[in-house]
Amino acid sequence: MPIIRVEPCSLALFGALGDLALRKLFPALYQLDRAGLLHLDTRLVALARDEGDDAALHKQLRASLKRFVAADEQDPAVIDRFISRCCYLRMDFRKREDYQALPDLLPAGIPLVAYFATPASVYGDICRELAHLQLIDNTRVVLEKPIGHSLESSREVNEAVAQYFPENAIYRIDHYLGKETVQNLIALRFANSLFENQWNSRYISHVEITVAEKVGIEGRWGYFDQAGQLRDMVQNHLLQLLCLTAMEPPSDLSADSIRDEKVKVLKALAPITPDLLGTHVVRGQYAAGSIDGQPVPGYLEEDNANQQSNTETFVSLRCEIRNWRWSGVPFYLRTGKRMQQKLSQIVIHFKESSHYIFAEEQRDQVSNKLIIRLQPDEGISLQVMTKEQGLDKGMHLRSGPLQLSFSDAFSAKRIPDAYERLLLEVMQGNQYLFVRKDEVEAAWRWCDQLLASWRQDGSAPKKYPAGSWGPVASIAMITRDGRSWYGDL
Ligand SMILES: NC(=O)C1=CN([C@@H]2O[C@H](COP(=O)(O)OP(=O)(O)OC[C@H]3O[C@@H](n4cnc5c(N)ncnc54)[C@H](OP(=O)(O)O)[C@@H]3O)[C@@H](O)[C@H]2O)C=CC1
Ligand SMILES: O=C1O[C@H](COP(=O)(O)O)[C@@H](O)[C@H](O)[C@H]1O
Repeated sequence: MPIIRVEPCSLALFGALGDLALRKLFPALYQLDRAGLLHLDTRLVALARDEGDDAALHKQLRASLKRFVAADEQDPAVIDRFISRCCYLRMDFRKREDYQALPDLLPAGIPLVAYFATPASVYGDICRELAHLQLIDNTRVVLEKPIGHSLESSREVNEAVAQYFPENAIYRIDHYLGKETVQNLIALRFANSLFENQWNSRYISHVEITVAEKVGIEGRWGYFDQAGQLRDMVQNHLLQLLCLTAMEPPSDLSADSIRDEKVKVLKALAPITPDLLGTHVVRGQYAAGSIDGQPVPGYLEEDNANQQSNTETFVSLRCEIRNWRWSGVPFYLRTGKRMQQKLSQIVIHFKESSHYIFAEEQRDQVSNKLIIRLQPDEGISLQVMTKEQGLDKGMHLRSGPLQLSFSDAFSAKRIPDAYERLLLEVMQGNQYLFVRKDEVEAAWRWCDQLLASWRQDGSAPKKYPAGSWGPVASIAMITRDGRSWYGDL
């Protein structure tokens, strides 16, 4: 039985028939229901532009849950209960008259969660109409990423919403913050003095953050070609991971204490100016190659592709944080589509001890690493040096893991999807896993100057074959510092 006290709420899901809602949000809500984390009085209103009614919605939801929930997690009784909570209202989010029937579907006296699974261009319209219906005071609004495509446009989106809702009612999603291991990073750092005492430039030589995807752009050329990997992944997910890794200990676990510390990291990130492009950044674009032995097309051969596109599908960066804790410690970030493996991990490389007493030829293997794996196989492992066993081995060292695999260690039945955690937190009114306006803006400010450097430089991204670890230049970037990307095969 859950130890969390669940309160009833109404959930209005704008864009309820879109990809995100059907693939992620409804399955996540179903899982919350299955776990006993949706109050019996919680109701869901699905809002979309298509003609339809409750029966058509229910049919659609059954099909989606069948497709997107693991077969052994499909419980017919829970599916029936979950579906009976959902009703449908057809509307164009820009048209005032289409909202008229909405209040009748929302019981008075319980909070409303309005989830915007729509393009950001309609967030302002929806807020205006909710205000017109006086559905403001007890409402939390959930904004999907991307919030704009630059500092200026993100401000426009934020201002459109802020006209009607205060910051403490706005929940900006970065789904990486809902991943179990990402939350564990906070526990790992601040509940273990072993790590917190060593978490600085005196003991850490460098940090790697890799978010590699096997998928390409999944039919989203129109969106992706305007965005590129820097806006799509670095501006949000990678910078959030960097912030949680690098931030100072917050004074408590409140949303604002954590967010205050994250903003300080973003503000301390050294800009990547045009003179650093050759050494601190690699932009790549995938060419045809193979993934899991199957041929896949290059980015420029994807459906609807513009053959002249110079949009990057890969970025690696050498970042520096200008503060007392991290001065002189590079943070190497990389992310790309169509890479060899789906792999998201943070690797903390500790420095060697000050006096070395073992065989000289083993010296370069001797360094401790803390590997925080987000996906696949969520877990944390600490690479330590031990003596090789056996009478014939002498004091021969070997590097091996001290492992904490979440699924083994806690016999967890399943690791919840990020959206389950995030939806639960919104329904409970907790903001600590959501991104504050000033964080979004600080991240855009940093990305905007890099985009400006790229524009000034004008060179094309480097090609890499699909199924590789990105352009060779990305390996060269880290090798120049006498290091290598951890775990590349
Ligand atoms: N899909 C994903 O995995 C992810 C999505 N996101 C974000 O989530 C949001 C939704 O994405 P996604 O589900 O992929 O997009 P989709 O285009 O699949 O869904 C958006 C839905 O909103 C509807 N819509 C748009 N404008 C209106 C309007 N004026 N009135 C009524 N309905 C409208 C669309 O209807 P119609 O089809 O008729 O235009 C569509 O059904 C976006 O902000 C996206 O950036 C973020 C991370 C991942
Ligand atoms: O936000 C996004 O994230 C996905 C990757 O998410 P993950 O949880 O599967 O790692 C990415 O594919 C998409 O392009 C981006 O918009």
